[in-house]
Amino acid sequence: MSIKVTALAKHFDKQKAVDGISFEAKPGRILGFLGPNGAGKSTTMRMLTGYLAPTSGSASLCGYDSQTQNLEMRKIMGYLPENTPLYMDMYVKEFLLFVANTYNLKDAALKVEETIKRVGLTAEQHKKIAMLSKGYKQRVGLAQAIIHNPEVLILDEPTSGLDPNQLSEIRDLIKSLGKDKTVILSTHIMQEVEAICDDVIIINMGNIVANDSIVDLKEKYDGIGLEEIFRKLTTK
Ligand SMILES: Nc1ncnc2c1ncn2[C@@H]1O[C@H](COP(=O)(O)OP(=O)(O)OP(=O)(O)O)[C@@H](O)[C@H]1O
Repeated sequence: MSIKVTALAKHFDKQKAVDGISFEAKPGRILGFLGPNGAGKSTTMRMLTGYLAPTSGSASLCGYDSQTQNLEMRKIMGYLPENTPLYMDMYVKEFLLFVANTYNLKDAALKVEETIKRVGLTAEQHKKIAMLSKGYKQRVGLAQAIIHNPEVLILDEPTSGLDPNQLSEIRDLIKSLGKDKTVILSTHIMQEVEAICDDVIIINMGNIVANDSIVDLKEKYDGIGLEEIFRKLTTK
């Protein structure tokens, strides 16, 4: 398994943001991570990537523990956080070269060029990041997540703020990345899950309430739409 999560929990004082969840994800499949606002999605992703220490439990990516083997793990993982931290004063190309160099990539300049093309930033590559529209900033975030060709991609709301054209391009990109990588992405857009995900996990108040392939989940609920299933499982 390239993502393995075991009894993972995060408590903020008395609040159980993530309440002991376990799940796995396989290469070549895209896993949609869904849940209402405040359900614990970003907190889970931050623990998966080692940016937040769990209260208990563990997470590993390709066998590397997110806490004890974090440096090794970061080499095989790409992460797009919810609010992508970008260096606004840097130029797109300069920033991506900086990221490529932090991974010690061979042919860094070439990797930057290829990645710029792949995420559709060619026309914007000479601009300062601060000057980019929200959608293009999001593309820079995706570019920094994939530049080192990671085996596992963790994307926190990768398409938020994109217009319909950009949405479709970025979904196609994620779909193609998912062919040989393990991808987990959080989103609030059900059509997105139906369009690009193979599997789905629904989390509610820190607990997993569904973990299935989309096909099987729909079958279990007599073919009703994902949105309705989501509402059934996350409202009382
Ligand atoms: N650093 C923190 N300190 C205290 N509480 C926190 C902290 N980070 C998250 N929480 C709380 O944990 C819960 C889960 O938050 P999280 O951001 O993981 O939800 P989410 O599912 O990603 O929500 P959204 O869909 O709105 O992005 C929320 O109630 C949030 O207020």
